[in-house]
Amino acid sequence: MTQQRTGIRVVVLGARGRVGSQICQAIHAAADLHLVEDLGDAEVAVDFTTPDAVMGNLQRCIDRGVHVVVGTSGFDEARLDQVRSWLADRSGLGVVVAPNFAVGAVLMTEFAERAARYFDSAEIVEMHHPNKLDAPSGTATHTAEMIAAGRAAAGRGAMPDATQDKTGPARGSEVYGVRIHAVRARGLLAHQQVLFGSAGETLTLRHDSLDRSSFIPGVLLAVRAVPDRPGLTVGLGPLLS
Ligand SMILES: NC(=O)C1=CN([C@@H]2O[C@H](COP(=O)(O)OP(=O)(O)OC[C@H]3O[C@@H](n4cnc5c(N)ncnc54)[C@H](OP(=O)(O)O)[C@@H]3O)[C@@H](O)[C@H]2O)C=CC1
Ligand SMILES: O=C(O)C1=N[C@H](C(=O)O)C[C@H](O)C1
Repeated sequence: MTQQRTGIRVVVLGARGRVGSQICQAIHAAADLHLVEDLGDAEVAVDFTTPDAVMGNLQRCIDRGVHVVVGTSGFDEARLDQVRSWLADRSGLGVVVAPNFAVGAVLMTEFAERAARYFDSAEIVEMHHPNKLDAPSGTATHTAEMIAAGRAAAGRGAMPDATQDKTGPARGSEVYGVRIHAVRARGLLAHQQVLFGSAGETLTLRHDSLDRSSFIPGVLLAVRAVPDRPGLTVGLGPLLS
């Protein structure tokens, strides 16, 4: 008689990718998770594909009643609203979309929100491997949103900047009122610096993912949590606390 493995049945979309392949190994090694190859057999899907592919994958998963953990970048408010609307008549179904599953990156973003309240200036430099398809990174975009929230909570207005032509590429792109500069270079993996400044002082927050293993514990945490979290959860923060 063949023995059936028990545990949460998980399919990985993007299983041959840089991150997806490591997630498959981790799921295979976890006693309480069971890696399956077909979406039809899955309770939870993990998506690490591409910004172009992810929305179609999400819709397919939700249609089939499969919970989803999404690491793929390229999410903005319009995309998140679309996911909320797909979930509206699917009570009990959960989706976690996290711009970064590394615990240090989550903390960096939370610290940035706090620091933003106290400094006149804030700029983000994100640095990634040159195979990355999107810029700026999902992490940088989310950090900019958190910085904007911190500044708004403290009643801070526009940042000081005398540059006459702010539309030129040299000042980076403006996201939620915060400048993001994207670096792509061989040898890098995923790194971010957030620079804060006020009269006479600066504060720099820096996070480095030196290996893709940094993302795996966060992904597994979300896989285990998502069946009990109906609706859309954005970011890993709510799961850590
Ligand atoms: N949230 C987080 O913590 C992290 C997020 N990311 C994000 O995850 C995503 C993947 O990154 P990475 O692993 O480096 O990228 P890769 O390019 O290495 O992997 C993407 C994989 O997706 C596959 N794919 C493409 N389209 C589809 C589709 N329609 N259905 C199923 N699979 C598909 C590709 O297959 P094929 O090669 O055959 O085309 C490829 O194997 C990116 O958006 C990245 O920014 C990355 C690291 C951490
Ligand atoms: O493409 C990557 O590699 C990464 N993508 C995510 C992002 O866009 O922020 C997370 C991490 O930076 C690695």
